[in-house]
Amino acid sequence: MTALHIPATTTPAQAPPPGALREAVIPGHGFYEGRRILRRLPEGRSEQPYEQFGIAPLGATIGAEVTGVDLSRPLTAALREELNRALLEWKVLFFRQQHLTSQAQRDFARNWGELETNPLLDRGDSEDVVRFDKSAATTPTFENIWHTDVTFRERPAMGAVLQLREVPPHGGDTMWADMAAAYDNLSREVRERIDRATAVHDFIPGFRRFYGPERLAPLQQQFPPVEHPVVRTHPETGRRMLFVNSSFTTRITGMERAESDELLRLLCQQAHVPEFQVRFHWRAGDVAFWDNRATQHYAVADYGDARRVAERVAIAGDRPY
Ligand SMILES: O=C(O)CCC(=O)C(=O)O
Ligand SMILES: [Fe+2]
Repeated sequence: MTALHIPATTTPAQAPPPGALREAVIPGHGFYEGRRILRRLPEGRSEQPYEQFGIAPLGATIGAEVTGVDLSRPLTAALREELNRALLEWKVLFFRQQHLTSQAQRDFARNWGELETNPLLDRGDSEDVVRFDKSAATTPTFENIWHTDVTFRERPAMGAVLQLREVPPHGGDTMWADMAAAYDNLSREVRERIDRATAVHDFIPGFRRFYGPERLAPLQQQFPPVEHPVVRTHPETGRRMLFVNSSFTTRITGMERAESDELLRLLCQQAHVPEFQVRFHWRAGDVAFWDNRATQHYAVADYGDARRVAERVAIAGDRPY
């Protein structure tokens, strides 16, 4: 395995390549005081009560808790912009105690684009709200696997909004890993091998654990294996991100099977590095909003037979490049 070079401080956002959206460049912050609030929107730019508004980072490069925002109320353009900036910088945002209705959860997510419709409806799902209910024995739960959502699609989700409706008495955390940090810390030799490579993504290996062939067969026509770059460029920040995951990435294009397997193992292991991760302990009514272009996540299955109910909406994304 390659030696890791963990930076002591947050890596500043790189300048975007020509053609990237300029207004989306992340301005440096660097003025958070401890765990609470430091950034206030200018007076009069929103109806939300901004005295409480703040962004409290939870890790070096990934994860921040946003305070003082009521997601059930419509976002003003200024607040949407502020939250987008925070999302680009911290990759997953947490909002405590929101208790959103499904409709409010959809409405919040729609500030970032169309919602994805779910191709595999389970009991309790609506067309665009996926319900993960650990208590229902027939409902598969996507746990224990590091993944980026739906990379078997030509256009994987841009992001997702997840709310916990019911939490187990202990455990049930979710973890996210920063794929920009993971890329930055690869050796130059590995980066040279993957910088222009593409890889095949396929839903079968990831979903085979949860669904029988009778459910999967009809989807094979809708979602044939698709190729994505192994390293994608974030469309808003211009940063390079590692874009393979152990759930759906099956092969690096044009490589011998053994070489591809070995390289994919090394690349997928980057999500396991604690320095690239944040771990969130839920209370019922908490919401997470992640940038699916820049992260992987993992739901920790450490709560036995206890009930855990989560609902997710996903926002349609672009074709990775
Ligand atoms: O239940 C969780 O914590 C995460 C489940 C998941 O993978 C998702 O919502 O995409
Ligand atoms: Fe997921």
